[in-house]
Amino acid sequence: MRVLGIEGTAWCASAALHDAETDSTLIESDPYEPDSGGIHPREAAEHMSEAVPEVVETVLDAAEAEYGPDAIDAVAFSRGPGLGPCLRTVGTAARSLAGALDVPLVGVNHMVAHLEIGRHESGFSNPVCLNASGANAHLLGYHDGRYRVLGETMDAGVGNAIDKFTRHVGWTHPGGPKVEAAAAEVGTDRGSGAADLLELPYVVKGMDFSFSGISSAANDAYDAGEPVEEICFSLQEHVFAMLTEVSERALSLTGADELVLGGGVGQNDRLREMLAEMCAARGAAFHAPDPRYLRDNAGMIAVLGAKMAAAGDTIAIRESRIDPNFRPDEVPVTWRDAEPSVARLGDETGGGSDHGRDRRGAEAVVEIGDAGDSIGRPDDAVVVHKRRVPKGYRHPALDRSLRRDRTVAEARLTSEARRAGVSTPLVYDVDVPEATLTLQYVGHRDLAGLLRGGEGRRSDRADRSGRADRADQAGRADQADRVDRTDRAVRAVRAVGGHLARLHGAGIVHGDPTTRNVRVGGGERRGDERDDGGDPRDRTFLIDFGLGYHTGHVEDHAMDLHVFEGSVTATASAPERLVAAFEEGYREEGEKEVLDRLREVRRRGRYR
Ligand SMILES: C[C@@H](O)[C@H](NC(=O)OP(=O)(O)OC[C@H]1O[C@@H](n2cnc3c(N)ncnc32)[C@H](O)[C@@H]1O)C(=O)O
Ligand SMILES: [Fe+2]
Repeated sequence: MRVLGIEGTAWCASAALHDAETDSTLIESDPYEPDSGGIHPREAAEHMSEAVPEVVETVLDAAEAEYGPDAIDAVAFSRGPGLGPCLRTVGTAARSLAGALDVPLVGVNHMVAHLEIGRHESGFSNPVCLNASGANAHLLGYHDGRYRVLGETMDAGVGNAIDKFTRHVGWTHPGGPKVEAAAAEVGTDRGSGAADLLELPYVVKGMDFSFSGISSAANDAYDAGEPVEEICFSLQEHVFAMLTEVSERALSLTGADELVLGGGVGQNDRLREMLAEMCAARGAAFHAPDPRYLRDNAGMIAVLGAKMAAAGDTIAIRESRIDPNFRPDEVPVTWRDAEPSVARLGDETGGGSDHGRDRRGAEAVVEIGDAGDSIGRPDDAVVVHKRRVPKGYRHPALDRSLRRDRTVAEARLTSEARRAGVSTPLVYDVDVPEATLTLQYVGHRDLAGLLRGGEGRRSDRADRSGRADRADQAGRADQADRVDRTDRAVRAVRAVGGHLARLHGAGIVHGDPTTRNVRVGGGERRGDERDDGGDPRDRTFLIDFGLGYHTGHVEDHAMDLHVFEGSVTATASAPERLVAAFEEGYREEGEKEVLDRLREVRRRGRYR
């Protein structure tokens, strides 16, 4: 199978020939380079109409010289997302070429192509994918026939966020490489002599993130006379730490142990260094494709086009309309069949019941305390020590302030939420310099484990603390788990809905309400806890308020719901019933306005 691919979503007019038998790819590109500022859509479209036919002709000539007149088996093109006028030029070129050669046409989603090229090159079976491109930024994972969006930018794409600053400074597109060069002058020695860091907004919500604040803050810093190199350095440190953090959270949520990078910003050495370091620290494999496959190029379109064509996934000319807002999760993944979800099954990921002494989450290590730890506390309390460990990938000043702020927020909000009637652990101790909390042990496993249906196992915590009756209880709870896990999951998500409604009623958002941060089952009710009259095995706790904050904004409340639903739909089988139960639980105690806003958040295309 030999496929001619055409790309031209925004700035890069490109054609490529991919030979699937030999896995070789020839790419011919002609970038649009504005004289000043960013991409001008009209100029970009003009560039495409001149350059696309030229690059196509070059590749076609080369193909026919090597393979003869039947060189091409299919023509693949970028259908979207991208700038409408540019896409139309590409679409027209692809249709007429497919017609002239009398071969099938393949419509490729540009974003899926950005991630599939990494999977293709690395040979990873089921990675989490970080797309760091100009107009987009998202985390994707394969689940149930689609690439699900695990997390994404709430406003600008990562490249655009950086380019917004470089435009302000008067540098031309693309700004990314210029920021990288300027930042390198400050140095990336993050050891004892780490370069100073300007404080900039750092916004992550679960696996979603926002760049609008940081672009403006960088512009303001420039206007205030801060040296441009220092701003570039600080901008990179913040933006890439955010991307690395959400990637780690996605690995943790799904239990995946492979990460691939895609998109033009992926050419940045500092981003690759951070991702590689994060993956190494958690024992995950990392792959960043060759730069010629990271920036926009037709090679990735031809490679995915060949996989799609081989699967019979071609389109009729009359159905080949371009789509400027084409989202990656709209694409039926025809070229990977009957594969397991990126969300791994079973206990080995730590998503099931607790069977080890230490559990490593995305940002903290949680150690279950010894019996001796209970001194000075109610004598039936089992405790956990939760320590936010330093992350070697991020700048030490940023690392310190994130760990400190989140520890303080978690201690405060966990208690405030509890007073608002939300089931949360008791906070026994806070050690801010060590970023460590001592908390009541709650629940029996996390909701992620319950949704995945991981085999329950006897908890060994009770054995260690010498309470055989607890171990028996835990064993029986596990058995009951197996009986009707789905019903339990439905009851649990409904309870989460109620918890979030009460939390929001108290003017607090959780900030990261993923299925990992819900603990279910086990634990007797204590005197000061809300008694909902139900079975203790159905008890549902919210934990990890480190990203929480006070807010009365409907939008912030709706984001909490969006994050929770995202974590359910990306990992559970048949998530519809769960989402419905969750919203029902919320509706009973919460504001209708928030649910209405949730629909809006879901509906609106969030890329600009
Ligand atoms: C829809 C499509 O047109 C769009 N493509 C796109 O934006 O081109 P891409 O090649 O994936 O990414 C370009 C971005 O990548 C940035 N970039 C390139 N080299 C960089 C570097 N060394 N450091 C940081 N950013 C870099 C550029 O500044 C620019 O913002 C997309 O994928 O979102
Ligand atoms: Fe791109």
